[in-house]
Amino acid sequence: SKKVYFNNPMWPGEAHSLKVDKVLYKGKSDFQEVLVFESSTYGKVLVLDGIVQLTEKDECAYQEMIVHLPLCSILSPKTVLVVGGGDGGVLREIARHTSVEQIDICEIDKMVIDVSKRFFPQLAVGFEDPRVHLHIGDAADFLRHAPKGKYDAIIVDSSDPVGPAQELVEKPFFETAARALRAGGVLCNMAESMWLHTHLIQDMISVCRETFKGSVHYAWASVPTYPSGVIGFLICSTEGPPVDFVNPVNPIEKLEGALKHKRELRFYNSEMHSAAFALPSFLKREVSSL
Ligand SMILES: NCCCN[C@H]1CC[C@H](NCCCN)CC1
Repeated sequence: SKKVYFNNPMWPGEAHSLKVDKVLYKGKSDFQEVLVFESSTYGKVLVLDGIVQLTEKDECAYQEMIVHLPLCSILSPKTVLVVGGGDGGVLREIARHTSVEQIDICEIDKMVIDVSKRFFPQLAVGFEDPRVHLHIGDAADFLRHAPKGKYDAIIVDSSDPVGPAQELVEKPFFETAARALRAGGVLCNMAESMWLHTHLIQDMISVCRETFKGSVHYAWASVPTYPSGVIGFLICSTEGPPVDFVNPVNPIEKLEGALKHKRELRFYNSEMHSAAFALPSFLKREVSSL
């Protein structure tokens, strides 16, 4: 019935619909239901447990921003960890950074990787980079065993905190991430919508301010196929010696210049980078310390 579409606890009372031309895949992994369909106006769409994860048309906004906001905030990142990211889009973006030498990725659901390789080759291309080391499993567990201070950057490309990604917004996870980052390292994680989740954003920022002694910044981007049409990012840095200059707001790495990648950037550039940190007044009022 119609009302079933308005019951998602993450955005009660609203629904977003895309015209389906053809269902391409339906499966159920140990963690979630996986659906791929051909939409009539946004290309192919990946859906997990009924929530749109990405569409071919607008995935560039999310994947480019969640990667280049952190990686352009520090000087020549070398070791990067991706939490989640099983569709490969984030790996594709990290590969643009020639300073990066090692990319670890920890994805809990192998079905997401297999489905992306089959239906989204322009995202799964990220897995072909020789610097990528794939781990299938629970990222919190992976991080607990990671050497202290191993990573320059950690990117948490997660689904919403209902289901397998629940623990990725809780304090113990942020603490293990902070321990695995080097001094002056940076974490970037998906931080929901300013229109829908200011309480969740407030909670995440409070936890991050206690856990990351460097800086904590909120940024956002337009993603038309996510509820409310925007998605946020939380960029946190550990305290580093002055030499490891971290500047999330005015990028110190100009990616466009370094761009020798065969596939052009479609969304990110340095103006969009800085603009992403400009916040509406209601958000600054509702979320203290922004
Ligand atoms: N590599 C793409 C992964 C996508 N991450 C998440 C997919 C679900 C999405 N819900 C949007 C909720 C908006 N409030 C957040 C990003």
